[in-house]
Amino acid sequence: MTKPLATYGALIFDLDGTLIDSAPDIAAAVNAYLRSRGWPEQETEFVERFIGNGPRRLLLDMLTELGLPSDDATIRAAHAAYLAHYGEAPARLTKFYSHVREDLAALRQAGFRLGICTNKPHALTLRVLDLLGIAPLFDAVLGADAVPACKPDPGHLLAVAKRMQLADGGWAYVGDTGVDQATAVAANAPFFVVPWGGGKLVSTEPGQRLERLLDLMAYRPVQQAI
Ligand SMILES: O=C(O)COP(=O)(O)O
Ligand SMILES: [Mg+2]
Repeated sequence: MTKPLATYGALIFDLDGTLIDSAPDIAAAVNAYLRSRGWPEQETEFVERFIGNGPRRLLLDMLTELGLPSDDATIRAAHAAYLAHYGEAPARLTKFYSHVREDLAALRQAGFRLGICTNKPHALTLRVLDLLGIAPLFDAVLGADAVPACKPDPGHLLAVAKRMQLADGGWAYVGDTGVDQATAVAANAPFFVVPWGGGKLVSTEPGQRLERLLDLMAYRPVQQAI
């Protein structure tokens, strides 16, 4: 007997900028640190440009662009302060992008198995998913520090696929930045980009550009015999 095709489908998602607009909470934590140093606070839209490579790189890239100190000791202290501030309230201002919550539930309901591959720190990722009430939808979640090398290293994405026991060709990655795209290409996985977050800036084939997550319902991975 052959199961419905969607039963074979699995989708791995990036988190920040793809499922959730976490930029306001990330900017609040960044600004708490900037304030503590007496440095000027930044608009959320400015901070958002640096999201996608994890908080350490965000701080390094942002302080460098602002012409503020960005030596190793400063970044170490900034990172520790950022994690403490963010950990106090990691989902206070965070919102789902349009239709994300219901579309994830619909995909799951249709038989897709779901995972997350994010450069957000692992423990914070689990807390945010829990606070937003979507943790039970995912079979596997790996944050940046849960693997030896994070995105754009394809090993990060492949580790999620391995956790989910996915066969080659039976899954795709969905993200919002060039980092996500490069990771999928290096992992030899199909890639889809969302229209929000950093997604507007990523160039892809038209067929890889989603209007909403429900479009993934049409994604039919290679059928496997059982
Ligand atoms: O940069 C981050 O902190 C996380 O970003 P990601 O969820 O888009 O991988
Ligand atoms: Mg992202």
